Amino acid sequence: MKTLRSIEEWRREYVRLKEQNYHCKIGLVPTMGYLHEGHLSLVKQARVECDIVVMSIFVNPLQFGVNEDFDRYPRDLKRDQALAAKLGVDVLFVPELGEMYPQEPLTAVTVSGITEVMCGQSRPGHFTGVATVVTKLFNIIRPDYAYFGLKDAQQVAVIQQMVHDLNIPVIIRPCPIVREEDGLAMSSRNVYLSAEERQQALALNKSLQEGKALIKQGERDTDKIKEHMKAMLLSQPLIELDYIDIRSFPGLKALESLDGVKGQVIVAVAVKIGRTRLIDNVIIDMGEERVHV
Ligand SMILES: Nc1ncnc2c1ncn2[C@@H]1O[C@H](COP(=O)(O)OP(=O)(O)OP(=O)(O)O)[C@@H](O)[C@H]1O
Ligand SMILES: CC(C)(CO)[C@@H](O)C(=O)[O-]
Ligand code: BAL
Repeated sequence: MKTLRSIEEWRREYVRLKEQNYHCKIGLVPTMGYLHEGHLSLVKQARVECDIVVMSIFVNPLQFGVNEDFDRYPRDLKRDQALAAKLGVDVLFVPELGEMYPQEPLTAVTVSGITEVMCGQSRPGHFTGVATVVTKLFNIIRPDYAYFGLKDAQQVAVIQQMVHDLNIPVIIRPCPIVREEDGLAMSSRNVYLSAEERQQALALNKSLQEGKALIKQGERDTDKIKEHMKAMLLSQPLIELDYIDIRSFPGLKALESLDGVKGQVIVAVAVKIGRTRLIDNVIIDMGEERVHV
């Protein structure tokens, strides 16, 4: 596995790869590092359908609010290199801040509407930061495929919309959420949790399972479903609720009732536990009564 630090090094590698095999398929797995099984599942999916797998590691300041955890976000390049190499990543692209942003950018990519709800409401500017850096990564790496986890389902919706609206020539592959054995969605931020916080964090998935069960039993009033979920979450004293939301997916339209809804619906939660913000969701296919977790 090669670790490349500069855009120029990747450009040379790209030319070399295309000279060897013009038709080689390049897959990109964008991450902020501190890898876990969730990230690795994206690499496994990329390995299946791409000749070359590039993983980027870049903690993007543009997507963090002023009071968020940019400075303390976990970083461990040596550990990430070992994990990525073991899994068969071909190129680890790890640009420094100055490589991605030699000066303050005057250009940003903003997707409207679907970025103004859920995490977009709690983290103003977050999705513009994400869309801008992902556009830069697409322009730098020029992947045929890019892999994103559905733990960040709103991010998937935003990127798919952006790729569609701007005719970006890349195929987006959304990948299922990977969970710990006890149901907690894997996240780099789980390392922030104390043992007690970690235990109470199980309420996220439990509340989503409760919401899903109510829908399967025929409950169609989204306020009632949210009330049940809220009670479960707030039974944990360390949990502070950010939001519980039930919307169409990927359009993220508000739904008061699920009556007559045929497409996919997302049930999403965001909480703070101590200083740590965690998100999780479940996507339910109402048409076929298929449930993706
Ligand atoms: N548990 C998971 N299952 C599947 N994909 C995941 C999981 N966790 C993260 N990913 C995906 O990995 C990619 C990189 O995410 P990122 O590096 O931000 O990791 P993270 O664990 O989500 O970190 P954070 O704690 O910041 O949310 C994203 O597409 C994200 O959705
Ligand atoms: C897609 C991403 C790498 C952009 O910084 C980030 O938002 C993430 O890790 O999900
Ligand atoms: N995985 C989403 C990146 C963020 O929380 O900033």
